[in-house]
Amino acid sequence: MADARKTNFKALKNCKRVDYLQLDDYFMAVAIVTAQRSKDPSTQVGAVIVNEENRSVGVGYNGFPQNCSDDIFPWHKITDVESDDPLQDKRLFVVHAEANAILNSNCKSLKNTRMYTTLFPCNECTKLILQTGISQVYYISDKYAEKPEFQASKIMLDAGGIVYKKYEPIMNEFTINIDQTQMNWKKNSCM
Ligand SMILES: Nc1ccn([C@H]2C[C@H](O)[C@@H](COP(=O)(O)O)O2)c(=O)n1
Repeated sequence: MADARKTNFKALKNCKRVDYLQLDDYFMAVAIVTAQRSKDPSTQVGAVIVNEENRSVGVGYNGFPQNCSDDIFPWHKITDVESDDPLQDKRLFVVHAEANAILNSNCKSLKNTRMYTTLFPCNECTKLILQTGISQVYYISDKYAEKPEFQASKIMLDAGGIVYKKYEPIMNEFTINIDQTQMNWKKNSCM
C-alpha cells in the first residue's frame, strides 16, 4: 500500500502560479491602496510598516487627528484661498501618513522594521522614524525634494544610517476590479 507520507512531491511539477505579487510590491500596493483613504484633495499618502518576519505592523494615511472632523477642518493651504486667517491651512492640522502608521502600530517595538511610503517622509516624520528604530524606508515619489523639510530628512536619515531608496517595482501594474474578481470566482467554481 502506498504510504502518502513517502510521496515524492519533487517528481511532479507542483503547478505554483508564477505571476503572483512579490512581497515588496505587495507591501507598496498596500500603501497605495491605503492612500486612497485620505481626504486630502491634492496629495494622498499611504504608509505601511513591516517587521523582520514580513508581517505588516502598522498602516496609515494622511488625515486629521481624532475628533477633528474631515468636514469642518480645512483641506486647503492658506496660499490656495483668499483669506488672511493663518489658521486656514491644513498643514497645521494634518497627521502625516508615516506618523499615523507609527502611531497605529500594533507592536511594542519598531526596531529594524521597514517602511513603505508613497511619498518621501518630511523632517517631522523622519524624527519619528529615527526614534522608533525603523531601519529602511522605501518611497515612490520625492516630489518635495527641493524643500528644506525634505532635505533635512535626508540629513537625519544619513546620520542615522537608515537605508532609503526609491521603490523599483517588479510588477508595475495590476488592476483591482471587484466585479472582475467576482466573475473570476464564478468562472473558477464552474471548473
Ligand atoms: N511625506 C508626507 C508628506 C506629506 N504628507 C501629507 C500632508 C498633506 O496632507 C499632504 C501634502 O499636501 P500638499 O502640500 O501636496 O498640498 O500630504 C504626508 O502624509 N506624508
